[in-house]
Order: sequence, then structure tokens, then C-alpha cells
Amino acid sequence: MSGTSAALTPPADAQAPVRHPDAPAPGEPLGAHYDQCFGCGGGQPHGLHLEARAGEGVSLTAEFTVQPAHQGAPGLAHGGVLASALDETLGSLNWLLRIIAVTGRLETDFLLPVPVGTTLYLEAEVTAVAGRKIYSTATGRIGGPDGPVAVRADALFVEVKVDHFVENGRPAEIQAAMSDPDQVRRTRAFEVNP
Ligand SMILES: CCCCC/C=C\C/C=C\C/C=C\C/C=C\CCCC(=O)SCCNC(=O)CCNC(=O)[C@H](O)C(C)(C)COP(=O)(O)OP(=O)(O)OC[C@H]1O[C@@H](n2cnc3c(N)ncnc32)[C@H](O)[C@@H]1OP(=O)(O)O
Repeated sequence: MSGTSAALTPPADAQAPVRHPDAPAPGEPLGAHYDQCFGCGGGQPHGLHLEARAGEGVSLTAEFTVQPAHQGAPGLAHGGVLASALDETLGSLNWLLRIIAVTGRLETDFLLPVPVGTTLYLEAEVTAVAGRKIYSTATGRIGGPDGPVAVRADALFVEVKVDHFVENGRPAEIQAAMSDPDQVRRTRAFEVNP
């Protein structure tokens, strides 16, 4: 059984999402937004190392291979890790809009068990935007990009100012992110609004 709550149904005055003119071209990798991100950062040994590529419109695809460190039951992915993969994939969509946003709500359906060693093929798209609210949806397939859907999620992201991170994050990590020599990552963190 699966479904979406009323909180994730866009209001009647919601708009179709608009891809930012400077968004990466379809097929281009998005790269990591932060080296220490559990979802996409290269600096997290047990992180997901999720790799996303821009799709058409406001959509993307991503892959993540379940590692032994990601187990819940013996030999199977932990549900929270799978939810993290969906969250990261959905969060990456906001880069195509050039909006900084955080997850307000994430509703996940776990449809099939996902064994260690499995590659999860993720697809996500923004479905609507209403003021600061961004509505999006994602699936994760196993066995190949056209395989059965193992997990899916609907989400609401809420646009925030960069102050959200500066005021709430730990100063040491904020400072390190500000000095990141990678210009694209710095831009994603601090100069994302056009
Ligand atoms: C310095 C940089 C450091 C490095 C950072 C690097 C890069 C940064 C750039 C991008 C990366 C951004 C995120 C990270 C990327 C990927 C990870 C995946 C994404 C995440 O993992 S991110 C972490 C988990 N996430 C949070 O840590 C959020 C905690 N939370 C809050 O910070 C507040 O809660 C907030 C801001 C969400 C809202 O607070 P607020 O005061 O600004 O706004 P408000 O409450 O008024 O809500 C406005 C409208 O959204 C509706 N709304 C809100 N929440 C709702 C809910 N749950 N359900 C249904 N509707 C909801 C309201 O009902 C209202 O709707 P309406 O306008 O119609 O009344």
C-alpha cells in the first residue's frame, strides 16, 4: 500500500517548476554540493557517494550502491539509508532550480528489500512550486534503470536563505565550507540565488 498525504499535495495555485537557464545540461553530472555530505560527499568513508546527473526539465537520475556499512537486517539495506538516498536525490533537484532548500517532509514507501551490493537507480523530478514550497517525487529501482521500483518517496522542500546554514551549523564546518577551493561547491553553498 502506498500513498501521499494531503501535506504533499500542491495547492491549487502552485506553478510548474522552471529549470534555471544555467542548470547543468541533461546528462551532466551534478557533483557533490559538500565534501562532507553523507549523501554525496567524497569525504565520508561510509557515505552513500550518490552520483546524480541532470535530466530534462527539472529532473535527474542518480545511482547508489548499497555497501556493507549500510545494513539494517543481515545482508539488507537499512530503510533509513534508503530514505537518505531518496532525500539526497530529491534535494539535488533544487540545484536545477538554483534554489537553496531543505527537506520539510519526506514520505517514503519501501516496496522491495534491497540487498547489500545492489545498485539503486534513482529518478526524481520537481512536480510543482508554490511560494517557498517545492514539491517533488522520486523512485529507486533495482536490477537496472528499468527494473522494479524498490523504494519511492514524495517530498516537500522549503526554500531557505544561506543564513539557515550559517546560523544553525557548527562554526568549524561552516568556515571550512566557506574556504572550499572547489568554486562550484562554494557557489552551491553561498551564491546559489541568481
Ligand atoms: C554554510 C553552508 C554549509 C554547507 C552547505 C552546502 C550546501 C548548501 C546548499 C544546498 C544544500 C541544502 C541542503 C542539504 C542537501 C541535501 C540533503 C538533503 C536535504 C536535507 O536533508 S536538508 C536537512 C533536513 N531538513 C532540515 O533540517 C529542515 C529543518 N526544518 C526547518 O529548518 C524548518 O522547519 C523549515 C525551514 C523547513 C521551515 O521553517 P520556516 O520557519 O522557514 O517556514 P514555515 O514553517 O513558515 O514553513 C513554510 C511553508 O512550508 C510548510 N511546511 C514547513 N514544514 C512542513 C512540513 N514538515 N510538512 C508540511 N508543510 C510544511 C509550512 O506549512 C509553510 O506553508 P505555507 O507558506 O503555505 O504556510
